[in-house]
Amino acid sequence: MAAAPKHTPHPPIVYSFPDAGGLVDGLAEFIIKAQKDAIDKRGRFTIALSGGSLPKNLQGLIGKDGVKWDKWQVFYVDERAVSLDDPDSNHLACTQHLFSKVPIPSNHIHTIDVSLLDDLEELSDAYEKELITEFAHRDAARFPVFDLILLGMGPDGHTASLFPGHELLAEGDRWVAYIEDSPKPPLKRITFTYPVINHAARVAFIAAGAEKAEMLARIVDQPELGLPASRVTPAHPGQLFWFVDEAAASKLQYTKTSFQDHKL
Ligand SMILES: O=C1O[C@H](COP(=O)(O)O)[C@@H](O)[C@H](O)[C@H]1O
Repeated sequence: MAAAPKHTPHPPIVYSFPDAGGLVDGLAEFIIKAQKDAIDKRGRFTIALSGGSLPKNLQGLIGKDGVKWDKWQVFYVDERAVSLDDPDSNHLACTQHLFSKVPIPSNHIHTIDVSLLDDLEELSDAYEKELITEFAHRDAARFPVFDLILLGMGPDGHTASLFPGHELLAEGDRWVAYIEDSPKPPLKRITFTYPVINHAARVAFIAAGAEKAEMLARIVDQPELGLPASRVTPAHPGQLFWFVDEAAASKLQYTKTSFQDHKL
């Protein structure tokens, strides 16, 4: 059974931007603020990134003042069981769009152990251990508390590698799980589970483009449908944000908040 959040979640905050460029700039500002809060409190910034359309939306961070790259510890919310230079690798996408262009120490980017690609159980266990090394000796919590997790939303409502109707939606114990029958290629992947995602201090979805409009309305306006992205409900004091452009938000009823007027 999936572990239920201990406290009632805050309602999501939806930031809508006129276009993709505004979204990229707003997202960079938001990440830098989350980074500052985390470094002020604990001297480091733990962030988990998705693949898909997310990496290209991180380009607003390139050359930006105030980014303390040496304080970042980066994990992947999900990763495809492929080599790190495979076109399907989420790490490759993040490297091409961001990490190859900024001074982040390479040992602060936690990739999968590609020597274990033939055994998904070992691959996911090893990634879970990587998380334990980073978090368990510092935080007493049962699950890691990321400062920020960035997610995408697929056209079927999936997020990370948590797909509609899949048994992994009910995983409430493991930090990292594996899937061998992903409905979206490639078949084999590892993924953070809901307890990890829902323990983060901040979780932000990024969704842009008209092709996301219908599913975005279902996820945000009809959480009772229980689609995978709707199950992201960070427990108090965590907060869920959506960064969307007007095209993606065109069918959404939910109240939007102005990013500029809202105090982060
Ligand atoms: O397969 C994946 O898909 C989701 C959503 O991708 P998007 O291209 O529709 O944004 C992504 O968040 C996840 O990391 C990836 O492995």
